[in-house]
Amino acid sequence: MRCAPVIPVLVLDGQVDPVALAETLVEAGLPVIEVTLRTPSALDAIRRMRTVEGAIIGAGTVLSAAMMEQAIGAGAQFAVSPGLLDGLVRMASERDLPYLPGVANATDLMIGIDLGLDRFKFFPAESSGGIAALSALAGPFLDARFCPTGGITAETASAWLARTEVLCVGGSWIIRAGETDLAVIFERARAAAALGE
Ligand SMILES: O=C(O)C(=O)C[C@H](O)[C@H](O)COP(=O)(O)O
Repeated sequence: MRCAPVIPVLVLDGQVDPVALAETLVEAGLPVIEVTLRTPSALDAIRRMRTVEGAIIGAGTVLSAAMMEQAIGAGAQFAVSPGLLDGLVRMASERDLPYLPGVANATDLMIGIDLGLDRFKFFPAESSGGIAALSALAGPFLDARFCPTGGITAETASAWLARTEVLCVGGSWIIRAGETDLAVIFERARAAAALGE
């Protein structure tokens, strides 16, 4: 969560070579990459992206133990889920897999903290009340730190990153659906990386 200010969230549908894409993102200063397990090519993309020097490749949309097992098998270095299941938290811990489960309210956070966590995804960030909701939520939980994702854009990311409880943000705005132009992706990624400077 401290390696880069923005984690690009990818939904890969075979439109772009995953190795070239990961190289582009690393070069632009966004080495931490989340490949959502929402498309048939996602696991293969994780496997291939792992060959890119400097990249830290994770699996997103991990909804079950079977998906976490597949992500580990493909070489994922971290996992992200939209919500929090205690079985997945325990499995990630047993397998030494850095894991960011999603929380959206105080009950989710209390369950996660009870399981020993202090790092969370805040999801869906904008529609759960945005920055006002997260800062209210962070009040009672002094040690909790967050990666908000869901609805964050190039325009709104810096306001989230200015919050002390926010270590990084995630989002799909860096690579839009069906986009193939790596030069455009590079410029967007470089602008996102600069938010951490
Ligand atoms: O499913 C997961 O594990 C996720 O990580 C969800 C993604 O973070 C969001 O879907 C990204 O939201 P947008 O940036 O609004 O497209």
